[in-house]
Amino acid sequence: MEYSMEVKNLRKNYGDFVAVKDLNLKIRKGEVFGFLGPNGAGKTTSIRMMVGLLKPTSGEILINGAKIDDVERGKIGICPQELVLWENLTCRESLKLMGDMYEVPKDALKQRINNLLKDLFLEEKANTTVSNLSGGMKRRLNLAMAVIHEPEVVVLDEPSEGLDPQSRRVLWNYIKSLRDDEGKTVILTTHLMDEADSLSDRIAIIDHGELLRLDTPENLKKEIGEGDVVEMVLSDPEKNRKLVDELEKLDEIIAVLEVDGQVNIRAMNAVAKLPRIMESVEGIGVRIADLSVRQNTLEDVFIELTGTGLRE
Ligand SMILES: Nc1ncnc2c1ncn2[C@@H]1O[C@H](COP(=O)(O)OP(=O)(O)OP(=O)(O)O)[C@@H](O)[C@H]1O
Repeated sequence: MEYSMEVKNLRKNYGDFVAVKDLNLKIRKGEVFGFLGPNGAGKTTSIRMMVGLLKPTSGEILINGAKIDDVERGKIGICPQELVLWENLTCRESLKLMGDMYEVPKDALKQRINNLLKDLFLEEKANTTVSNLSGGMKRRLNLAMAVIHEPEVVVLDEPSEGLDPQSRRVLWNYIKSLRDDEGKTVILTTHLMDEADSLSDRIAIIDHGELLRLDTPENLKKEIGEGDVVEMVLSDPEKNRKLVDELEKLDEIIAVLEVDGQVNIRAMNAVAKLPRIMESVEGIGVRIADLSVRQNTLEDVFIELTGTGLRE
């Protein structure tokens, strides 16, 4: 197996606070690798170290087997969370300036700029100054600038933050094409479950600076089991615990958890189990204030691992 990046015992301390705890990862060539975790989990700190922008307290990062400090900067393209744009330049001028900075040959640069403007739906805005772009357009331009020099590894920090659904779809398609058509390795951070699920070949779930799981989205979902999730809000949430205890006695229930003031029940074919669940609810003398049934998602994996939902 060829690895684009290897992270060995990576750690970052801020004083007494450990932001990243001994992270070990191997990122494969040509995969989309997602870092999933809530705000403050340590995603940005990790990837800033992985691209050489932040010095680790300890540990080692190898890119194509070479130490990060010895790697030519042009091999990596980073698209940070904050926009880094020149407000007075047009889209085309911004891309040209960035390409010149990376010394992309003139003819190749022209072609590359045209392709990027097309792929990221910025063609119509090619000659518009950055200050007159919408937020979504600025984000797409920010990404185009990060990949102008065709880096082998593309690192995106929360790429969908603040994007409308249309821009998000353009971005997702472009990320997939980076992998499928250009063979790039893409590393991205997100706190959006659907983004991690639909884009990533493998996902690292991190919280409080620690790697909790690393696997394909399919395996992560399988790990906690198949089935549906019934989400239930009781008229008296004080009784949540009692209901959990009652439901845990039932064979037909796979798992039951109290999460953020509601009770989450996982079962195969949950709708058929509802009458039995209702009996337990009535048995402890409460009513159901709200109820919904949905499919198992990555969010359930996260809840199962951390005992809490993703913090916004
Ligand atoms: N320069 C710093 N000094 C002290 N603490 C820091 C510093 N930078 C980050 N931290 C802390 O480290 C932890 C991880 O932050 P980080 O930005 O990596 O999280 P994140 O998972 O990327 O979250 P977000 O999605 O909000 O960007 C947070 O608790 C943060 O407050």
